[in-house]
Amino acid sequence: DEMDVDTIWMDGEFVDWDEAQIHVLTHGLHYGTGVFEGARCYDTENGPAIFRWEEHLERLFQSAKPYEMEIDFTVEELTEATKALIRRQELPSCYIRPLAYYGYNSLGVSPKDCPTRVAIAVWPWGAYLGEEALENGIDVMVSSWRKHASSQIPTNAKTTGLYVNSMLAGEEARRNGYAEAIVLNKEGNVAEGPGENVFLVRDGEIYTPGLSESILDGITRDTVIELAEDLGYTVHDDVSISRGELNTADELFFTGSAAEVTPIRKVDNVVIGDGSRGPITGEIQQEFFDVVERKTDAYDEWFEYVE
Ligand SMILES: Cc1[nH+]cc(COP(=O)(O)O)c(CN[C@@H](CCC(=O)O)C(=O)O)c1O
Repeated sequence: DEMDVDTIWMDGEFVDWDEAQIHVLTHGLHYGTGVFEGARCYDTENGPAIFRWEEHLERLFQSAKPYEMEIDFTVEELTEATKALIRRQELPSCYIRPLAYYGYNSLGVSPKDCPTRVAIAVWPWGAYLGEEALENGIDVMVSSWRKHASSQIPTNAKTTGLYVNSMLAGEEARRNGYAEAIVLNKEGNVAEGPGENVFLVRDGEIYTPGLSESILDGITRDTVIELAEDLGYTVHDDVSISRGELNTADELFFTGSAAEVTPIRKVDNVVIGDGSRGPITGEIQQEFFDVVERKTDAYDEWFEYVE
């Protein structure tokens, strides 16, 4: 296949890419009843290593809980399967997509007698929003679609069905010539991107919406908070950010396993700062990449070496 990957792990078996099929009456396909993760394996100075794998797997199991979904594999089994999958593909770096979902038995909203199935796929994935986005930043628009409230669907459970909201917001942005959306919550404050958390810099201090703002508790968000504090910055990680604060920000950036640290240079064509990657954004981005490429020995506990 075009992604130069030939194997997927499904329910304990390594399956050829083209045989990795499921029944069309799979519960998760009809009702969005799946939970998933997105993690990166980096080609570090000491060989391929998965970044914060423990936290990603922990979140997968946490995400399954609201749906009473029983994942029948242990953390160790899923870790061994993932490492074996990466070794088989001989990929120095890759994106890792674990997925657990209600499978095929009967339909109806209740998944009562549907099996829980688990799959893990890996593939090469470069800069999520484009290579030059990391350096030059991107233009975003504030979506007309609001984020679902955490009282309506547990926004901290990385649920497949939630991503129709992400798709609606992201496609609206791209249809209008922007690279990505920023999504407000039902209170009209900043929540996050369709697939990213949002950070704001003002007067040398860093802000990011708190977990009660209907956002995903991002692992890269957590990483960036720790790196920024270790760099000596004050980080306010439990605030509400109003829509207007996006325009008066000195700097804005997205974080995510796929997005990594992506500067935002315009919001609805309002220039942020001087319209390029902000200086503090650049410093944090550089530190992030130094850490994930293991150009520093610090934070070694964040790495699960594949070999
Ligand atoms: C809604 C949302 N918010 C925040 C984040 C950042 O979370 P974290 O990766 O733990 O720092 C992600 C990850 N989005 C994943 C899926 C992207 C996709 O296109 O699919 C990702 O970055 O892998 C989200 O989907």
